[in-house]
Amino acid sequence: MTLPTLLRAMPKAELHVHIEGTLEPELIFRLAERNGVVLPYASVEALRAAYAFSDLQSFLDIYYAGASVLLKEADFFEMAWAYFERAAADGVVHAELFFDPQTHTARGVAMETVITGLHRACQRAHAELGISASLILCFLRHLSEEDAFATLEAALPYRHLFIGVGLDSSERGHPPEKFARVFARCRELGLHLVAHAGEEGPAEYVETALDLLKVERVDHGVRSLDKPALVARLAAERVPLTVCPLSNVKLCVYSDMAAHRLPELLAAGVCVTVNSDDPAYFGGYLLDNYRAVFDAHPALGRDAAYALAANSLEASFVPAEQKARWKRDLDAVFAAA
Ligand SMILES: Nc1ncnc2[nH]cnc12
Ligand SMILES: [Zn+2]
Repeated sequence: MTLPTLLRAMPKAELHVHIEGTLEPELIFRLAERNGVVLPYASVEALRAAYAFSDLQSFLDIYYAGASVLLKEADFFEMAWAYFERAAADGVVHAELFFDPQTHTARGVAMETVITGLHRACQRAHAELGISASLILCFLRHLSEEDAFATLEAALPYRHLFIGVGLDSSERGHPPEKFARVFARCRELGLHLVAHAGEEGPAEYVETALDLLKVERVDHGVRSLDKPALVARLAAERVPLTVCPLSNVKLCVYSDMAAHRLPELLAAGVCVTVNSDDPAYFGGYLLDNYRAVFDAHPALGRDAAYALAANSLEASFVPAEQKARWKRDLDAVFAAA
């Protein structure tokens, strides 16, 4: 089996994908028309042409504008279902989807509409595609602690429909400690905890996400490389990093894929995983991310492919027995390859 074929065939989990970041321009235009939303772009082509980002904020401005077409439960369902069909084609067996409720509730969309639409797509993905899927509610860090608490309160009637909380949006100037009390409450509620840290922000944000928010995984975390002692800690404590290679290049964290430092993290023994972040905006879904990394780093071979897939299964929030089953499937694929 060639390496590109192996990358597709190996069972993998996707642990860092913002479902609003899977909205393709064609679907944005279709939903805009259906819902009577006026977009500041004349066509699909004009919108796509605007996808040239200089940093995280320049992307977020367009990402939130795109999400404004989502109004009805069916819109959330369609968006997530389209993602699952692509994920299945990429060999994804498990996905943990981030969603940003504040982006929607601020426009008058009910929490119930958002969560039930996404949940129905998760159920159908399991039934028809064999993908297990769960939801992680993200707080927008550019908004206040008070807003995050109100969002948590509004989501509690649907507590059984999401497994954890995360922290995303503009990183610089919004350190993890701003949300320490919200995360402490979520911890009491038994929710899994993750946070974006060390994407654009400093390595110290990774440390405070671990020490103050008590997150179980760090989203991105690539700036940890600025602090060798932190990389050693991540490896020793087996804290997973959900790295998003195409995102990092599109948002100018690295100048190109050859400059991406994922191989160093892997070599240091960190539990690195590969993810797509916002695939409709960054030029590729999960398999595109794997292939881009392996194309740009020819020193990475089958061992690295195995490690990345195994890490993604290990880092997922599923019961140990399920992880063990997928690990056996992974071993079988490599034995036959
Ligand atoms: N890469 C990213 N970083 C922070 N917030 C996000 N929201 C969607 N994608 C994001
Ligand atoms: Zn992200």
